Amino acid sequence: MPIRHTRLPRGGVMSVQTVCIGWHWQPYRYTRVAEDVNGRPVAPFPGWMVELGRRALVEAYQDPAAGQDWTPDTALINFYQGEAKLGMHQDKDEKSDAPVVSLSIGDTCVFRFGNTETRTRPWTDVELASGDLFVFGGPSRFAYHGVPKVRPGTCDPACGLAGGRLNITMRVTGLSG
Ligand SMILES: O=C(O)CCC(=O)C(=O)O
Ligand SMILES: [Fe+2]
Repeated sequence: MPIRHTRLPRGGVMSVQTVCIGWHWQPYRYTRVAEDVNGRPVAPFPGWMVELGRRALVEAYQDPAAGQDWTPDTALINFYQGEAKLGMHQDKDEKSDAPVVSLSIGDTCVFRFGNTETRTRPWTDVELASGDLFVFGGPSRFAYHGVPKVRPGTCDPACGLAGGRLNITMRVTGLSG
C-alpha cells in the first residue's frame, strides 16, 4: 500500500503520512488488507526489524533476556513533512501490553511523553534525533504521547533523507490470522 495521509472517521485527515507493514492500522483497528486505502494486503514484517527491536529492548532494559519473547507483527511508519505533527494519543488498538519500540530517522522532533490518565500535563518533552530509539513499556506502555514539533533541516545528511522525519513504531498487535 502507498504512504498516505490517514483519513479519520469524523472527516479529518492526519498531517503525518503513514504506511504500515505486517498489519494495516486504520482508525482504530488493525486489518490484513488496507481497506481504507487500496484494498491490498500490506507488506510482510521483515525479520531484520524484529531483531532490531529486540536489540532496542535489551538496551533499554539493560537485560540480555528482554527481547526474547517479544515478536512485533506490525509497524507504523510515519513521515513528518513540513508542519506535520501528531496530537496527544495512546497506542491502544493493540490487544497486547507488550512494549512498543520507536525508531526515529531524519529531522529532530520534540516528542511529548505524558501520563496514562489524561492527554494533558504532566508531560515531559524530549528531543528525538535521527537514530534514537524510544521504548514504551511496563507502566509507560499506555501513556499519552505526541509530536508537537519537528525541527526542519536538523537531520544529518548521512541519514539518507533529504528532509522531514521518519518514525517507525514496532508493535505486537496480539491478533492472529
Ligand atoms: O513519531 C513519533 O515519534 C510517534 C509516533 C506515534 O506515536 C505513533 O505512530 O503512534
Ligand atoms: Fe503513538
